[in-house]
Amino acid sequence: MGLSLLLVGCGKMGQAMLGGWIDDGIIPAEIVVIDPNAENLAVALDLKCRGVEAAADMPTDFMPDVIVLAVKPQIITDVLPIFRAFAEKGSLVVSIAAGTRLATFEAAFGESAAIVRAMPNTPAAVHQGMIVCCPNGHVSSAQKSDCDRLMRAIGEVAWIEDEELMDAVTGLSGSGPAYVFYMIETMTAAGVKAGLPEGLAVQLAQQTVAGAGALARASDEDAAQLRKNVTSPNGTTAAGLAVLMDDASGLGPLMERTVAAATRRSRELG
Ligand SMILES: NC(=O)C1=CN([C@@H]2O[C@H](COP(=O)(O)OP(=O)(O)OC[C@H]3O[C@@H](n4cnc5c(N)ncnc54)[C@H](O)[C@@H]3O)[C@@H](O)[C@H]2O)C=CC1
Ligand SMILES: O=C(O)[C@@H]1CCC=N1
Repeated sequence: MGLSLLLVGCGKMGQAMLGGWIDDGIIPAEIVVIDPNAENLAVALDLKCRGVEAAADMPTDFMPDVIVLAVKPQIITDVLPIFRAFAEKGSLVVSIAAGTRLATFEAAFGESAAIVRAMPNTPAAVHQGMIVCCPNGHVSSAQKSDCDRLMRAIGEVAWIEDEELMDAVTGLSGSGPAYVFYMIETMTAAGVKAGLPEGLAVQLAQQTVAGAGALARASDEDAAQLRKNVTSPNGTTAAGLAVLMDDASGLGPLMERTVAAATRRSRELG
């Protein structure tokens, strides 16, 4: 695709994106990865990227089209000054840090820097990510298209203009895979408690979540109808759902509190 890319931070999310980009053969012309953690840097080197421990070790002639910032929000403001010269020369800066606002990057890189706040999730590693992008006013249409192609390589992409929504996006799809993994954990544990061998319970829980997700995506029917399709009158599902859909103690109020707590935390991180 002919893009040169600088990935700053190759931890859990950096690796998921890098794996997705490289697995699919959608390799930008050049990828340089910076990470001081030797173990995480080794992942980038294994994927045949150029990897360096610090920005000072970058190839001197390297000028990235896109810089993806994938370090923790708690340290992101410390690393920004190092990349200001790139932003001034026209690199697009894409930050995936939870909470950190466009204004923080504009303050560090200058008012005319082109910045996209993006919120991906870890299924990016298998090209099933959900990535929501929010640009500032200086992102050109060519840069938007570069960012879109990069993100489309690792999942589904939505663009929004209202930055206020990014906290709720983070609380839903950014953190969401963890909720689903926990659902798999709890379904497995419940299956074991109901008498299933653990290996079989894991297989049933994983494939049920994966299959239901795939059906929800492929079907013309909405999730509520798909749920009704499983539920025979007075059958087993109705008995289970009476617990799960309880107005007070069911999944509905629990999920509302879960997403609200994550959204609140995203705001705090900003
Ligand atoms: N883990 C996830 O599912 C998601 C994470 N994010 C965001 O991605 C960012 C990274 O999160 P994780 O990958 O989970 O954290 P992580 O802790 O796994 O990765 C952070 C990486 O940054 C590296 N690092 C630290 N200082 C650095 C520096 N000065 N220069 C370059 N690299 C440096 C660390 O060695 C580490 O490998 C965070 O801002 C988070 O909000 C966004 C969406 C989903
Ligand atoms: O937990 C976090 O703060 C990051 C952001 C979204 C997913 N992981």
